[in-house]
Amino acid sequence: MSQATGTITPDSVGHRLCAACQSVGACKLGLKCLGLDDQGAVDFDILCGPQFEGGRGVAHGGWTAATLDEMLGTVAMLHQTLTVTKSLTVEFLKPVPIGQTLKGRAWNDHKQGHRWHNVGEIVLAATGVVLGRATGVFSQRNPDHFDRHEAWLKAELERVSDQPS
Ligand SMILES: CCCCC/C=C\C/C=C\C/C=C\C/C=C\CCCC(=O)SCCNC(=O)CCNC(=O)[C@H](O)C(C)(C)COP(=O)(O)OP(=O)(O)OC[C@H]1O[C@@H](n2cnc3c(N)ncnc32)[C@H](O)[C@@H]1OP(=O)(O)O
Repeated sequence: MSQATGTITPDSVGHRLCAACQSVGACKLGLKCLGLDDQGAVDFDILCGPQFEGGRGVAHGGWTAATLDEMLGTVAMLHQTLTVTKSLTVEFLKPVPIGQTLKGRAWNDHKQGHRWHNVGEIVLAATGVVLGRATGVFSQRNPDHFDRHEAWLKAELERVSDQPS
């Protein structure tokens, strides 16, 4: 699969920020990427803020899933490959406390053609207990991914608007 040439440079926060976070210059989920370790895994400092509180004192599951998605998605990026999530399986092992320092680690398990099979975990920093884990498949994306999406969406909406109501 073809890919845009050139080096993928992380933002000042250690990874590439998504579009919604670029204006604030920080990951709104509370992730800080520490980069690749000597085994090629990506390490993170994480803090789940009160805006993501679900049950009393603990994170909404959507925060945990989104955070693991971001962590696993960063693996290929730091290896100079842009991907999108094709599938993500999350295990919610223990409630994730709000406002406690967390650590994250994500890595590639294996590759299958243009698909990266990645794994990651969120742990309570104070004790190292694993709170959440995910496996996911990340497909290397073509340079025209978003153009293609816009063209597809336009055609899809036109197809419906052409139909008699
Ligand atoms: C929100 C997007 C954020 C993405 C990150 C990008 C930029 C941010 C910058 C920096 C951030 C850096 C690091 C952080 C990393 C990750 C953060 C989170 C990552 C995500 O959270 S990312 C959002 C969620 N994830 C999606 O949103 C994927 C939607 N899912 C698809 O896009 C396809 O499903 C795909 C590519 C997964 C298939 O993967 P595949 O391996 O099976 O590929 P294959 O080639 O076989 O295509 C099979 C069928 O998908 C069609 N297809 C492919 N590309 C298309 C396109 N652009 N437009 C329209 N159709 C498309 C083909 O035409 C074919 O359709 P058909 O079967 O009908 O022929």
